[in-house]
This record gives sequence, C-alpha cells and structure tokens, in this order.
Amino acid sequence: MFTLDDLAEIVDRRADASAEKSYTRSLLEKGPTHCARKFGEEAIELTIAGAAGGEDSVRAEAADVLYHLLVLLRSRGVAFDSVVRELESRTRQSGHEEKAARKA
Ligand SMILES: N=c1c2ncn([C@@H]3O[C@H](COP(=O)(O)OP(=O)(O)OP(=O)(O)O)[C@@H](O)[C@H]3O)c2ncn1[C@@H]1O[C@H](COP(=O)(O)O)[C@@H](O)[C@H]1O
Repeated sequence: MFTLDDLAEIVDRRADASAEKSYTRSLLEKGPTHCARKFGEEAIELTIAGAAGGEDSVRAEAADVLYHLLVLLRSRGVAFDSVVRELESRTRQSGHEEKAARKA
C-alpha cells in the first residue's frame, strides 16, 4: 500500500532533480516562504471544498494539501518522520485531556 512515507521519500528524491523536470524541485528552489504560501493556498482550497464541495473535490484538495505539506517540511529541513513521532507522542492522552492540562 502506498503511504505518506513513500511520498515523503519521492519528495526527498526529487529535491535532487532538475527544476525543469521536477515540480517539487522548482518549488524547493523558490524557498520556504514560497512553499509555505503554496501550502496555505492549498489549505484554503481544502477549507472551501471541506465546507461546501463534493466528495471528489475534498479528496483532490486533501491530496494537494498533503503533497504541499511534505514539500514545506522538506524546505524547512523538518523530517516527516519527526512529525509522525510528534503525533505518536500525543497518543498518550486525549485532545480534551491535553487542552485541560494547558488551562490548569
Ligand atoms: N503528489 C503530487 C502532487 N499533488 C499536487 N501536485 C501539484 O501541485 C500543484 C497544485 O496546483 P496549483 O493549481 O496550485 O498548481 P499551479 O498553478 O500549476 O502551481 P504554481 O505554478 O503556482 O506552482 C499542481 O501543479 C499539481 O500538479 C503534485 N505534484 C507532485 N506530486 C508527487 O510528486 C512526485 C514528483 O513530482 P515532480 O517533482 O514533478 O517530478 C509526483 O510523481 C507525485 O507523486
């Protein structure tokens, strides 16, 4: 089964390709600010689809968001693995418990 780990590996590999051949490389060459802006645009498109779009558009926009998230992480040198580990550490308590602990 294809996973986000597989896509993160593709993004890592394409970082070394030429910008003419690779859209990923062309984004990375423009730097973190550009990658962050692209991620934000895709997030807004998903927000709109999520609120009022059909199932197909939610699926397509979610895929764009995940791809652009991986490119943004790569542009900032943040390993996708480390984000997964951060999520794993949060499985020890529920979101409600975490929020209550912050307020205490
Ligand atoms: N999953 C994706 C993926 N999802 C979305 N996109 C691109 O993200 C862009 C988002 O849509 P926009 O309408 O904002 O695009 P745009 O206006 O053409 O973008 P800009 O010119 O503004 O940058 C589109 O160009 C999509 O093709 C992706 N591009 C690449 N991948 C994966 O990355 C791999 C490597 O791609 P290359 O780096 O191009 O070889 C591919 O084989 C795919 O697996």
